[in-house]
Amino acid sequence: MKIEEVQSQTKKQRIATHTHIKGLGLESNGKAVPLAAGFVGQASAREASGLVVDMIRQKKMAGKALLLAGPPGTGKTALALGISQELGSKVELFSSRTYSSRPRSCLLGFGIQDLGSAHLG
Ligand SMILES: Nc1ncnc2c1ncn2[C@@H]1O[C@H](COP(=O)(O)OP(=O)(O)OP(=O)(O)O)[C@@H](O)[C@H]1O
Repeated sequence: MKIEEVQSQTKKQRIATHTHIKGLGLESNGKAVPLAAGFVGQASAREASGLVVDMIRQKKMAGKALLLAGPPGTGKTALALGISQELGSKVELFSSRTYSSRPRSCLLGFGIQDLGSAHLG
């Protein structure tokens, strides 16, 4: 009998629920378009996330962390994914459910790779 490693589907399943998220849906002045890039509403959170994207691009987030907190299903993962998509393809996204035993919905972290010394989460 051949024994093969079973690949986890968790990450794929987590990302699959966010395929409609294509970015943060912000105008060039940083204001959130009400319905854009898959996002509806959450203007303040999206605009704040846009500031984070700007800070990361300016390498002002190195050594700092971003904590997204809120009840389940309120868009924390979607925002992190939107941020990662605004930054490009060299961003690794992971959630606390992957790395900690804390109850879900408490923490969400994401790491930045290949952006110099910038590292979040
Ligand atoms: N403002 C929004 N516009 C469009 N889709 C959204 C928005 N907020 C959340 N969603 C979608 O709703 C679903 C639940 O959101 P998400 O998983 O990001 O919440 P969460 O806060 O990370 O939840 P949990 O704490 O359970 O992990 C996802 O499919 C997400 O893409």
